[in-house]
Amino acid sequence: APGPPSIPIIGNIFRVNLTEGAWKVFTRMKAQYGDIIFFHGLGTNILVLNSLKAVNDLLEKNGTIYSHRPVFTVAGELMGLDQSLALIPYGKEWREHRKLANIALSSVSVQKYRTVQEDLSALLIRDILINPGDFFKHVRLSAARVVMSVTYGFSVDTDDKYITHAEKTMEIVTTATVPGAFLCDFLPFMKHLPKWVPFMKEAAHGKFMIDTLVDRPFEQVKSELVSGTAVDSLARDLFSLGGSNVEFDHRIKWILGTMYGAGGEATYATVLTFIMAMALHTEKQKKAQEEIDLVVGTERVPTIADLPNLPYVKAVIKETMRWNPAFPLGVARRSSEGYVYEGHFIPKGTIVMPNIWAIASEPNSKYDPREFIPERFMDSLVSTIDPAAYAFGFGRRYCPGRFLADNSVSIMISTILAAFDIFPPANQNLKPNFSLNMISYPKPFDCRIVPRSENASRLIIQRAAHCQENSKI
Ligand code: HEM
Repeated sequence: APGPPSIPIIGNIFRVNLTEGAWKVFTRMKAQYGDIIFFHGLGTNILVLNSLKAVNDLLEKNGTIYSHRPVFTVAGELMGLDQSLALIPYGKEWREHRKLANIALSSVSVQKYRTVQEDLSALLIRDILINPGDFFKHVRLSAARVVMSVTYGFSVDTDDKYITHAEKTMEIVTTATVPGAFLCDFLPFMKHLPKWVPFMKEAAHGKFMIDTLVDRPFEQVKSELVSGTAVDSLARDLFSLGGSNVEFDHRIKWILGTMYGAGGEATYATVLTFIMAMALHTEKQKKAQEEIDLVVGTERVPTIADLPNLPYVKAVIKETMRWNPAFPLGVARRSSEGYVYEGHFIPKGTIVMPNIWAIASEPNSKYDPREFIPERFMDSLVSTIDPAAYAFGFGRRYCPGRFLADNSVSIMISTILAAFDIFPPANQNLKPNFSLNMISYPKPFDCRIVPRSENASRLIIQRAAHCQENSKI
């Protein structure tokens, strides 16, 4: 099978130098090994899929075999995350969760959250105006607020205490879900060791944090629903779908908790990537701003309804998701039975990783895949794969939050474009530098974010004041 040469027991997994992001290494290996690359070691088989065709052939067309997730001993079994829609084993319970999530997050259902998304974008630009140096924090908080408001219907004041807790929890979760992050994932018998072993303590702490993340807002929204004070939210929609029994409550509780965990980080990763791209490419930024000025004018900020009339801004958003996709290696799958693909045997239990980075970097005759060029999406002569085909995953487990996420990302980006000029820092070179986690976002960087004009500052303040009059915020 195609893959780097191997040594006994350790196999060939550890031949891969992962300091620059495994997805880049795998993409380079494509020239030598092709669209599918096998790795193995310590009893684990890993298959990397380097093209959209391979991904579609396996994950889409063979969904029955490839819709399972890897077993995460620490994050899943020990911390309890295997109850979440994202990690739950493929089967009956997953199907029940997924059905409810699809209803609550359908393209039609999410339209009712447009106002909340627009209002929170207005608060985001107000916060950036007041304290531009903290843009990182503002974007994170804003993405978290969108998911919190939409999921539970909480107002900003209430949700900040949840958000701080959730951020700490997500840090634990993202480190624990890198396959093999803890030795325990390779050596499952270790989970029976006594609790004083350090990682068991870590796992117990993780479990406590996750339980709190899932339980607290759920209890609050339940009591609001009982007292009749709950506003529009996924929680309200989900409760209206079923009777109240312990099993259904548990399911809803975990679906809601998963939304928060799955939704916030990828959204802010995308918006921060956009800010970095704009600081590096002020000429593209100008072009997008000119389009907004022409279509929306300068007397109001854009709304989600404006987006269909902003083709260049849409191309900037697509290019952001292509240039540095939030999940460069997707979310891994596990095969449930052996399968032969293009003459190669893929054993049962193989961890399958769709290399989204490779798909996004597919070269074509005209545009350098590593350059930020939104125009590639408006070119009728050379076709570029739309990130809609890969950024949100594939087949039966593709991202159920994509419609909500699309609206969040689009409105945050177009509102920022309308309000600010983003420049690189005054006296240093800005170099793109991204985290190597499952969700990839720019490491903290400096840039200058200044209001485009006096008029823009006035508009930002006015628009934010307007949404504070709205009782929801
Ligand atoms: C820009 C933002 C987002 C991106 C790029 C993104 C991307 C992804 C990707 C790549 C997957 C893995 C799919 C697969 O296995 O093929 C996924 C799964 C998932 N996403 Fe998103 N997502 C985003 C926002 C959201 C939001 C806002 C929510 C919820 C409100 C959400 C909820 C989920 C859930 C629950 C799963 C697990 C689905 C399953 O395993 O059946 N995501 N997402």
